[in-house]
Amino acid sequence: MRAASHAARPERGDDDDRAWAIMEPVRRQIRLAMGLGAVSGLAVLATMICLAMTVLALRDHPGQVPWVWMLGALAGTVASYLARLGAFNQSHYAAFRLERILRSRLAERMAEVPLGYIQALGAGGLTKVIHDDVKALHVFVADSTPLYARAYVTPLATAAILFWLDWRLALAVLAVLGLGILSMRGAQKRRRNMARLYNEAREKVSAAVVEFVQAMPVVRNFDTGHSSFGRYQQALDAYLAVLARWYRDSGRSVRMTWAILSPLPTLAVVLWLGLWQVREGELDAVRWLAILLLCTGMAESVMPMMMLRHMIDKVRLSIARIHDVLAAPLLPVPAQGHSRRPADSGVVFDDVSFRYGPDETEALRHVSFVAVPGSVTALVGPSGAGKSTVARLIPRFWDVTGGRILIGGVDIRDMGADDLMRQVAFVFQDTFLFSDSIAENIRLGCPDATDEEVIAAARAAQAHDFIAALPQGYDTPAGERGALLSGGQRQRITIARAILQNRPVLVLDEATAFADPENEAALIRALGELTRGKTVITVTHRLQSVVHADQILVFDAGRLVQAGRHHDLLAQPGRYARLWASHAEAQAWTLGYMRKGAAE
Ligand SMILES: Nc1ncnc2c1ncn2[C@@H]1O[C@H](COP(=O)(O)OP(=O)(O)OP(=O)(O)O)[C@@H](O)[C@H]1O
Repeated sequence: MRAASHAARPERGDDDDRAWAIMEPVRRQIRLAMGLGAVSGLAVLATMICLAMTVLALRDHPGQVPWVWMLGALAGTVASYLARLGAFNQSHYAAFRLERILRSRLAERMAEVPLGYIQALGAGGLTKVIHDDVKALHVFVADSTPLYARAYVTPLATAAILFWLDWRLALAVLAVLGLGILSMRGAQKRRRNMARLYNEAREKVSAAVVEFVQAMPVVRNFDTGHSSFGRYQQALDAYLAVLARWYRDSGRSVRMTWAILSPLPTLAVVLWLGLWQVREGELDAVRWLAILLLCTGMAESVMPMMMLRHMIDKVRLSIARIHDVLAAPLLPVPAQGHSRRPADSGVVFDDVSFRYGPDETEALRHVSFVAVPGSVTALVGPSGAGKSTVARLIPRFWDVTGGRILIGGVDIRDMGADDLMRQVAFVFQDTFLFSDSIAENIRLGCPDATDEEVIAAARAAQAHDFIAALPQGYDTPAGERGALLSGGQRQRITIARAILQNRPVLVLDEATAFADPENEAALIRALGELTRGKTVITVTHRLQSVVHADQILVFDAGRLVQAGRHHDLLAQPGRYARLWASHAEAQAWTLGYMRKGAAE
């Protein structure tokens, strides 16, 4: 499945390239933030030097106030503060810009990738990328970029100055630092592995929470929530176990690193060695003081390196996921001005084969049929036969892997997305209502429709009465996916939408599947209105509804095994007759069961 690549873990080598590619729109600002961060670090060093020079001047010329060095120290402090402020300003501003740009790019990409890609990613996956991952990147850009300079420029410049002041003490400081870095490397190696386990455990908890909440109405009715709560509890326990292990395993080396890199060990070494050198007359006391001032900062400046690595580890998966979506293959569309218009509403499948992924078996094999304009074609067959796949190939959820699909004589791949959408309306089992008013939900795709037209469509879809009975009528917000409306009501709103769109080809996929008996009659009436005069391709499990179809296509394991009208097919031995036989058996069984229940 295409979406599988989405979850793939990136190789470490690709990370930096990907990160830079994603940050491209704000690269200049990030560089500026890093530059200002470096200036801030250097200004701190300059301040230290000015302080040491102040002491030197006071010692050599006790009667004079060393204004120049004192003012230098003051200027260094102010410059460091301002540069640091500027660095964070730039990085935060860059982070906000990047967040906005990435969200728009991701949304644009969503409009251009095959619908099947979005479907495979699911609403949860998409939300994670567009919201959570972009947010994680924001935090990274805002907080980490000024750290880069402090992590690299300050230690390098300090080392250079230390060598200039006294190479022996500089070597001693570097030795302590090297020890600290070695210990840090050990901690990091372990942390990378643990971070992966931690991320996996955390994602499992999130999935379990979503499942727990979404499945609540079902589980409360069937198992009082025990099994899905159990899964949630297990995920939580695993998460805690990972955290505990992480703390136990890496805690020791992290604490050791902190201890070595804290100013104390460096200070002790420089104090002891320096004292000895001063006594021997090999080191000037003021130089010693300057080294003492600088060396503590040296060890501390390595800390940002650790924080930086931690931040990079945290954001790596987010970057990979954003990158995958931005790099998802686009749905090929004809060049501007080359979109072809169909001659009529006939639909033709010409030797169509399709597989969901290169490693998957074919979901459709050499399927050919013709749906003449204005006819009703019903797709039937056992579960997994390929009916929904046929329906979803027409709006180009995916492109066929063999053969072609024509509407009005034109290959759908030669039609622009808008032209295709003008031809075909879809009503699927999974209805979606936007968090807008019901009227706007019906008007979707026909923004110029008048209120009267919206109401007429709703009436035809048997939806007017329940909408009018709502406190705010057509202005009622449809809410989060129309949570307050019943499945059948939501379905009728989407049917009203399709009626208003009045497109010549209609694809219905199990449109009545979730309707309760009371709603079903209304739904069937609504569908009757919708389908009048259209070329209809409908997927259904309800065999009664296909009796009057102009053509019934029977699918089995991806092949079209029979085609014809109800009575003709029923008269032949084959899949269709068997489907009806098992259907009749199931009905008899249900009736018998109900009678028995009633008698008891
Ligand atoms: N998104 C997908 N990715 C990979 N395989 C898929 C995907 N959707 C469907 N399939 C596979 O393709 C085959 C045909 O599925 P399809 O949903 O078209 O069958 P169907 O006849 O509509 O079944 P049902 O009546 O149960 O909905 C099945 O083997 C199914 O597992």
